[in-house]
Amino acid sequence: MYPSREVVGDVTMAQSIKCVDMHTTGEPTRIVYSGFPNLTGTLLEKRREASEKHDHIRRRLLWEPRGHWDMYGAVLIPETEHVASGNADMGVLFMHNDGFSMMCGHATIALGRFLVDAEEPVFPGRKRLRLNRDNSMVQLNLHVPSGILEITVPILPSGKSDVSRSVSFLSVPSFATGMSVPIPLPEAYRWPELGNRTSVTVDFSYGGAFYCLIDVEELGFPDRLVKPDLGRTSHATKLLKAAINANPSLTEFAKHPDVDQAGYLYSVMIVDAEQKHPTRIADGSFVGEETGLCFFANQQIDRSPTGGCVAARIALAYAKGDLALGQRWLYHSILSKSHAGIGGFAGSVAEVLPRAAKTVSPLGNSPQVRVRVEGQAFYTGMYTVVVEEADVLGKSGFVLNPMEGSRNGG
Ligand SMILES: O=C(O)[C@H]1NCC[C@@H]1O
Repeated sequence: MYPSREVVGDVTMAQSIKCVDMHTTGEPTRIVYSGFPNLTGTLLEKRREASEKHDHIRRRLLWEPRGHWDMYGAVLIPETEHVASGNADMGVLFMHNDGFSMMCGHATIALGRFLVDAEEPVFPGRKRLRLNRDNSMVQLNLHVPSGILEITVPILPSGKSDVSRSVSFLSVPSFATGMSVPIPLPEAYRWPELGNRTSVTVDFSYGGAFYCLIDVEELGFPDRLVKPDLGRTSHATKLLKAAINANPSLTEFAKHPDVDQAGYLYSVMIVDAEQKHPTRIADGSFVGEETGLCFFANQQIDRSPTGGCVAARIALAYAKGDLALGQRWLYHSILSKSHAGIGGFAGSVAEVLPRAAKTVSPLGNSPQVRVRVEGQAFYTGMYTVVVEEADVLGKSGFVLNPMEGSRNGG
């Protein structure tokens, strides 16, 4: 099955990295289950070590010629402090075009299926999987950099994951940090679609990572997200993110009360609350429906409705009083919207946490919620990474795209 030594040339197969590829509403997850260098310390320390010492491997795995600018990956970390204490069954580090992230919902949905299907050497914690025989669902806890996610995976009588039903996860405590916040835009940060305006109004919310949410018309696109111009919306959101990051009075909107490493703006999500679409994701009804276009990391575009941002948007809607405990909203990406609703994520408040004694955000000790996010993921391939010593481009990885020009991974 795997290429022979003769075929791949001077390659040490023993050092090769093994992956399974999946997608969640078109958003890829390259799941690395063996061959990544050993990492030490807590999961957050491992994340730092991966970023400081092994970033070239991230670029090799995700950038061209093996991936592309919008590729996403997850490295399984079977040993973490929460796995050791029994609070989690597996750990993971998430990778995107620009580094290692704190949270990823679409990858969590894919990992739920992958882990239930994986054999014990890949998933040593599988003997602790919790089965609910009444609804044929299995539960496991995943330790991600921003906390612990509780994943529920439907299974078949064979014990394998049931592709016909949605996977769901319970988010880390999620909360809004800013509502209707004016963002001043100095001249260097303005984009053409702003017209004469010198500021925009946005919301901020946390769902394992910090999101800035802006209405599509507020961004300057009156045609909404019907046929979005990806180049122009990317240009606008890049400048908006840069304006926020350059303004010291705005850093408080992306500050976590407990997790320092989460304290940065991960993404700008363009929200179109007007689009209504039929759904094929689930049988239940939805009280609200939105479409979004998510630019995250270095202007990477999420094909999926962005699970972490569903948690952030539900927390925001709950804080605004727009939805009640248990009510489900449906979230589309531009991909699910243009494919008759296939692949939309459902979100609902599963639990309202006791109010923290301390201030959690500029909004005060606003409500923190755990959000249930539902979606479906599919297998697309199995992949063994090999590298030939003589292959300079294949070793480093590179990107070639209209936004970045050509860049070598070094
Ligand atoms: O679903 C999510 O949460 C992720 N998808 C890519 C960007 C986010 O990390």
